[in-house]
Formats: sequence, C-alpha cells, structure tokens
Amino acid sequence: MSAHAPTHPTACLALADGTLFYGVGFGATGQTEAELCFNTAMTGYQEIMTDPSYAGQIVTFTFPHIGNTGITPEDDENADPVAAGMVVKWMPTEPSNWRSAGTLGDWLSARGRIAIGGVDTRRLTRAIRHAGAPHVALVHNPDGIFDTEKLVAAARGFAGLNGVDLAKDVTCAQSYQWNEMRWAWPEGYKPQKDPKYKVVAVDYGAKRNILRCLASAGCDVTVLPASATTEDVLSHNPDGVFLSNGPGDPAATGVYAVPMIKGILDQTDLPVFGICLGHQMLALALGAQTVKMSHGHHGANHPVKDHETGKVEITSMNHGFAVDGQSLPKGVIETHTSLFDGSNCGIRIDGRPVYSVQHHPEASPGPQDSFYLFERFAEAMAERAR
Ligand SMILES: NC(=O)CC[C@H](N)C(=O)O
Repeated sequence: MSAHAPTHPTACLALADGTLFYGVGFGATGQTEAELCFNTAMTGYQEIMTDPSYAGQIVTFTFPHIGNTGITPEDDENADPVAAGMVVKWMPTEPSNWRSAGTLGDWLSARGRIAIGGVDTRRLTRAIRHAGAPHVALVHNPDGIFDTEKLVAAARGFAGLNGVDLAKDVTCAQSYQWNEMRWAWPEGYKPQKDPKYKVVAVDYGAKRNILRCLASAGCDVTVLPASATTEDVLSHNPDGVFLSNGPGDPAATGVYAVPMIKGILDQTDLPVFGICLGHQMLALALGAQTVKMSHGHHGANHPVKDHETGKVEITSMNHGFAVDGQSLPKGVIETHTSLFDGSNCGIRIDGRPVYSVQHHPEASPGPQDSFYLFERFAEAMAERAR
C-alpha cells in the first residue's frame, strides 16, 4: 500500500500486472473493467468525464484537486458520464464555485460511475507510462473487503480497445438539428439565428462543444447517427460534411464509416472536416494507416505545429490511436504535428477543402487556439458557393 493510501480503503484499483492501488471509493459502488489512461488537464474534469471518446477508459487525473468546483449541468459534453471511472489523488472537498449545482460524488453515483480517491497518482501515472495504457479493474465496496486475485483476473480479462468499435454505443439514436452556439459571457449559450451553411455532422460520439463551434462559425447542423451512409448524408443536401470525435479503434468503426467517407470524396467536391476519430477515419479513407499508441495523449496543453503557417497552437488532446504520418499517400499533406513526440496531428488533401486534425479545436476543456479550423471550414463552404 502506498504512503498516500487511506487506513480504511473502500476501493481498489488492480492493474493487469498485479499491482494494486487502494483508496477511498466515491460515486457509484460496484466493479468495472477498462483501459486506464492519465489526463494532465488542470481543469475540466466534468467535460472530460462526459467526453464520449473516453468510453471504455478509466481516467487518472494527474492534477490533485479534482471535484472542488462541483458540477455544472451546462458543462456536460454528453447527457451521461461516458468515461468508465475516475482516479484522483485527494478526495473531493465541498464545491466552491458559484456555478456549481451539485457534488462530483453525487453526480457520479446518479450515473453509475465509480471513482477512487486517495491514490498516489504520480506513482500510478508512472505505471501507466511504463505499461502503456494498462487494462485494469476498479472496485468500490463500502465494506472494504476485496478479493484481489479475482480483481487482477478481471483486469487481465478485459479485452482492450484494439479492434473495438465503440462509436455504435455512444452515437445518437436518431438524427437531430443543432443551433446552440459557444458560451459567451454574460449571455451564456445563444442560438445561431442566421446560419449560412448547411452542415451534416456524423456523430461517432460527438462532444457538444464541437456542435456549438460549428454553429458559432455560421452552420446549421444536422447530426446523423454513426451508421449514416453516403446517400443518407447527401440526402440532406449539405454544404459541408463534418466527421466527429469518438471512442474506440478507428479501424473498427472505419469498417462502416470509411465506405461512407469514400463515397463523399468520390461523388462530391464538398468541404470535409474531421476531428480526432473523424481525422483518423478520414486518413483511413485516403489509404493511410492508424496505430495504437503506448499511453496516448490526454491533456489540455499539448503543443502542435501548423506547418502551413509555422504557428504553434496549444491544444486539448484525447487520443490513444494515431495516424501513421509515414503511411500518408501521395496527394495527402501532413499539416500539423505534435511537438511532444512528432506524431501526426493533421492532414489535408492537396488542392481540395478536405482536412482533419487529431487535437480538439473545440477545447472544452482546454485552450481555444485552434478555433480557426472551424472558420476555415466555413470559408471553404463560402468559397464553394461563389
Ligand atoms: N477523441 C477521440 O476522438 C479519440 C479517437 C480514438 N478513439 C482514439 O483514442 O485515438
């Protein structure tokens, strides 16, 4: 047991290699198995927990004070927490924030998500870096009784995210319209009343703030389920097509999404913009490869270089797979790379308004340096209409 562990643990996190971390459980009780990652963002735990891209993952927060600004309903990126669970260093204190409407613990309980506090998250983060996104089992039992052998076996039994399509679990059941714009102080969220472009956004697990950024850039957004075909998309007669973020392996979701994307590219000259999973699947549709990273990129201060302007953007990131920059075919330009490890962060088709990025220009949480990418999409649609 680490020096940080409580004397009466009510939760236990088991790594597949047999390492155990004890702590105090909060949120729901029960047990869950998942891949474990760490996120280095200092703010935005609610947006992180509700980002559908985290389906199948438990998030370790490296920032020690999590939960102390409470829960604010307008900050949800999805109706439910989608991450499988959370690991924090200090137990959340009483919320201190005028916007807060409740506590993190109650919010997690109501939504069936398990959390563990009192963990030495620095040691755990080193373990994640060493093992590369380990498979884990997390149990919260107020009795404090754990069958650790069974728990390690459950961690070992988790099949992982390779080859797994999770977009089908988090996509919308039916299409819907979206016109709410980004938060503006002091009015809050306002509708886009004068949209200039009709955009179809295919939802592989879209964050709400992406849809808000599209609306703020002048788009009237029709959101379609992940299973949408080329014909479904084109039946809305869009000015542009957006491919959303989402969880799981891009190659697995690509089995049905890539033919749709190829159809759009082959049959139209429409502007196409993709983010994260959407970026990875656009790259697959163009003939490139994706790879599983060791422990991925999850944070809100990742520097990315835009090779076309020479500018460096500080970005929000959340991905465990990446496009292999070496595999890009002729005619596909690498537009952005990570200054942390040189991995691919953006592509575009030479001579066409078809582009995508690995990072999250919608922020939420994180810096807004990359918002220009939404404006670039709007400009491409304006250009095509001229
Ligand atoms: N945020 C995302 O869209 C994540 C994409 C993909 N699931 C990955 O982990 O790389």
